[in-house]
Amino acid sequence: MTFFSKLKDRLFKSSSRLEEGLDAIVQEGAQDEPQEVPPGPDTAPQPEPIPLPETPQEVPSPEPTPLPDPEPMPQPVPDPDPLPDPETIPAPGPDHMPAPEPEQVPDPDLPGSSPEPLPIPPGPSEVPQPGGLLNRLLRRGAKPVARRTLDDAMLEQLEELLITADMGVDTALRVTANMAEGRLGNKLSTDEIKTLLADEITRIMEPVARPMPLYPKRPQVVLVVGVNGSGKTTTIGKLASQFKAAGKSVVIAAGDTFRAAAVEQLQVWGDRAGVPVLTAPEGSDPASLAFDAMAKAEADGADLLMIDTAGRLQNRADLMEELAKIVRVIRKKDETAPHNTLLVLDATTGQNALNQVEIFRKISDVSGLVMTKLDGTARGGVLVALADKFGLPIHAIGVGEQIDDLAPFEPAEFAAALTGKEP
Ligand SMILES: Nc1nc2c(ncn2[C@@H]2O[C@H](COP(=O)(O)OP(=O)(O)OP(=O)(O)O)[C@@H](O)[C@H]2O)c(=O)[nH]1
Repeated sequence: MTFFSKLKDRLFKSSSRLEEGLDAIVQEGAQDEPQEVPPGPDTAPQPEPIPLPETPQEVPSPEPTPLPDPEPMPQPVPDPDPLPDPETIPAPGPDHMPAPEPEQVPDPDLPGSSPEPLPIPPGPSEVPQPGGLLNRLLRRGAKPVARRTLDDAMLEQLEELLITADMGVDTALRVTANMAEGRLGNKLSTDEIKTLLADEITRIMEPVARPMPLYPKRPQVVLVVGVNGSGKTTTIGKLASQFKAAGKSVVIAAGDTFRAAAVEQLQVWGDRAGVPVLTAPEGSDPASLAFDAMAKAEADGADLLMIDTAGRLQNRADLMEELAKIVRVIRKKDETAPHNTLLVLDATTGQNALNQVEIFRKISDVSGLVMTKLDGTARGGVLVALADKFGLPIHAIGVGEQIDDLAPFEPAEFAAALTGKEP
């Protein structure tokens, strides 16, 4: 199975929901298309896929909607080298994100692999021209593609669909406005809308798809924050395992000292990753554990120290004080620490993830996000809202409960999986 199909299978139920929604919207207002689709300015020369119609009049389109400003381009393709670059590359290894396999391209020789199987596929030298007789004959046998004229009513339905996919009102409005830019009045098929939507999502997500930066500093201190149950422990285990596989030495500090179960669970993950976990008796001061862990990481010459923290938002003032104290004590040893503050968010909480970012940004200096539980959630759209609203880097995504279920964030693949667009 290619990575893309795995991602699509495991990552989102959103994809099927969005796909179904898009289909329903197009079908609802679809005009009866003749069997033979004459090529024209509004239709594409080939049956499938149809290139997106250009703006009919050369209206100088204003730069769409303001988006997170164009930072240096992220690396959309993960480095095949498992060793992270000393400056920026994160842990996820090569087998998490192999390049899409060529077999994805439908093979006209294989019956059923093309949406519209042609009995006699044309050879390279006899590819029919759009208006040619052969083309028209072939088109006559092809299934008609439903198309709907893009108008205000359709845009409104698209907005609603995106809102139900957890993109949030502001982002949904922005995305649909950009999709409609210069295309009002055009007839669009579901596949064309998927492509437009996926392109727009990719455009929003690209600036935030950035691996966790690695610094030459030793130990690099990574503070991991997030509400209880968001997946902090699991993510620390997965990251530790990937960093270790990349040749880094890692120490983990079990800073949620108020819950014995949380400490035990982190120990299990440390064992799995083959990384030492420093613990302290239940109820003891997390800051003093962080200080000891810092001393051990320094003494061991560790590359990374990952500090788990409590996630009780019920008493925000206490949590804020606890995090501030951890930061104060580790700064006694290194005034530049923590070097990363990762906020772990559970994608299944949908729009609530936006509130959590707001809260944690107030109580800690969040430098990047990890989105967990994207497998089996229909709420992947919240990532688009997060990127659009906060522009915080998304370092990785959790797609399962196993140690290797953490993948780099790839905007184009994410957008394709979310919209159901074929790669
Ligand atoms: N399906 C799925 N489950 C995940 C993922 N990440 C974490 N989980 C599960 O989510 C649950 C909570 O994860 P933890 O890592 O314990 O979360 P935590 O934030 O450390 O929670 P506390 O220990 O309560 O603070 C566990 O059952 C994990 O197996 C993911 O990417 N996908």
